Order: sequence, then structure tokens, then C-alpha cells
Amino acid sequence: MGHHHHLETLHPQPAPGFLASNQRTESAFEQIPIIDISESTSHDPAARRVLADRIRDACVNVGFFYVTNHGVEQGVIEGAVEAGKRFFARPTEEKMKLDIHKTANYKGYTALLGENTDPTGKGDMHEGFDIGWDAGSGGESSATGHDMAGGNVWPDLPDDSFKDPVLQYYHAAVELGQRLFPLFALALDLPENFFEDKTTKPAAIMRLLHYPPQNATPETEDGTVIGIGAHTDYECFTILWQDKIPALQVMNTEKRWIDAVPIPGTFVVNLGDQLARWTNDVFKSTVHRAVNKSGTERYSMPLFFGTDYNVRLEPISGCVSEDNPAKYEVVTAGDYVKSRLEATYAESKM
Ligand SMILES: O=C(O)CCC(=O)C(=O)O
Ligand SMILES: [Fe+2]
Repeated sequence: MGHHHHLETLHPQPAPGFLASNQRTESAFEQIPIIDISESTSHDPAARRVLADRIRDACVNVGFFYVTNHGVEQGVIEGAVEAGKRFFARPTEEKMKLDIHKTANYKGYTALLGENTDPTGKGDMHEGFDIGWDAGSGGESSATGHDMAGGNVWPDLPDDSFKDPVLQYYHAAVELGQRLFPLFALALDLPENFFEDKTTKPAAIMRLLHYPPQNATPETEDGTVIGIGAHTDYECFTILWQDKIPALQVMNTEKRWIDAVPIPGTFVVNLGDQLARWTNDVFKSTVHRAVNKSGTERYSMPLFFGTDYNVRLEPISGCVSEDNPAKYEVVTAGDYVKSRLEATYAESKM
């Protein structure tokens, strides 16, 4: 990331409150913008500025956008998806050996209905497998000293059919995340390297998800059991790969669900609560859910990109003003994520 330049000369620091007041559109969004990010590596600061402005618009008004030309190889994506399918096809008994409740740092397997993302629901109709930064594949764990740190657990499958392809995708997605941070910084009128020293050992959690078809039961009919209940994500932003089965929906400001339809060759990027807190809600962390009514299996892979766990989420200066006073208590990123995960898994804990 060393080739990014500061743009203070082109783009002076705005007056406090600048971001909060002058960019929000009047009407609720009906569509999720598609943003080509090829210029993220451009040597032309003006090209990066144009791209950052698009991203700012999406972050302030929608909280979601698709990215195209993201640079992650199709073969790497497919490798991880196939690995996930192999794992989920295993007997429940095998999968439960890696029960997420057995680890202190929320790594491993979440069974069907083992998670209840929307507290008003009765459990989510998906199963999942969670990993974080793997010390074995280079670098220290993201949060040495924090209890969210600690290794991954791996199924009893040959490395080349599970661990290797999953980590390969994990690293590719983390790299994409590291390309997006300078754009978010620019979008906030911060130096492009603002997040660099706060994401040295990225606290990125990745999930493999499997949504079986929602069979008709009283709970799926009344909507208390769906693929994943309405929620916001916990970290800075999420990079989501989804297969061809439509399910993801995003709530607009009029509380209508807008479909985030699968678009081949794209990732969905959405902001999470860490960044919303950090920006004092100038950037939106938007409620979303997944409902698989297709009658077939659906697979997806989110990567939740947080900052180093010891970073304090103090509101960024340009995001606080008299009109938009600081809303949130300052917490560290790690404590925040941990408290959200505790709540998510509380009901299914033995
Ligand atoms: O599977 C999806 O499309 C969405 C998943 C999601 O929102 C999450 O895991 O936080
Ligand atoms: Fe989510």
C-alpha cells in the first residue's frame, strides 16, 4: 500500500459536519449501486478520488454496494465453495466435533438453528463454519493478547480438500479488503493510509455458509425461521460472495426490503457497525437478511473485515459536529465484536 499518496493538496480537510450534512439523498434507495474498483490501484489520484466519491455516496445512502473487477480469481473462489460443500455434506456428528461453542473465540461449526441473528426469531436456517487469521499461514494472530485471538479448528479432511483452498480464499478476500480501506479513508476525507496502522493483523472472520431450502413449517411460514434473521454486521465491512440463488435482502430507510440479487463476477460489500460507530453513523450499517425460498441449496461466504482488536473506536473528527454529536460510547474493536458474538450465540449455548 506504499504507493498511495496523501491528497491533502487536492482535497483540503472539510469543516466539521461536512459529511453528515450535505450528501444524504432525500429518497430511500431502491437499488444497490455497482462499483467498478479497477481504479483503486490507479496512480492517478484524481481517478482514485472519483472512485472514492462513488463509494462515499453508497456508504452514506445505502450501506451496500457491489464491486466488479475485484481481482479475486474465479478458481480461488470456487476452491473455497467446493471445500465448504464437502464439509457440509459430512455427517452431523462429525461436524459437531467442531462445535463453535467449544472454542473461546468463536471458531468452528454452527449447526442449523444454532444461531439466532434476529432476537425476535427462533433460529436461523443455515449452518456455518467460521475461521479467522491463521498463524500457521504467515504472521501472528490478529489480536495477540485479546481473547478473540487464538487458532482455528479444522475438520478431519485432507488439507488440500479443505484447509488449503479455504485459506487461499481467505487471504485473497483479506487482500481485497486491504485495497478497500484506502478508498473508505478517502471517502471520509482522511489520508488514504488512515486505516493502515489499525489493520496490521486484520481481525477478519470468514464464514462458509449453507442455507438448505426452507421447508414449509409454521416457523418458516410466519417468518420466525429464515435463512438468516434481520441484522447488521459487527465489523467495519463485509465482503460477501453469494452463489446464483437469490436470498439476500437489504432494508431501505422506508423499511422496505430491496433484493440484493446475485450478479456473477461481483462481491457484495456492506458496512458494519464498527465503521458506523467510528463514523458516528455518517456511514450506514444497513439491516439485511437472507430468505432462501428457491427450493434448492444456497451457499455464500462472507468475510467480516474488522480492525486490529486493540483499536479504540473513537468518532472520526469530520463526523462529529453540533448537529451530529457523538452517539456512541468508545470501545475497543475486539471487545465490541466479542460482545456481539456472545449475544448471537447465547441462546444455543449449553
Ligand atoms: O448469506 C448471505 O447472503 C448473507 C450473510 C450475512 O448477512 C451474514 O453472515 O452476516
Ligand atoms: Fe450479515
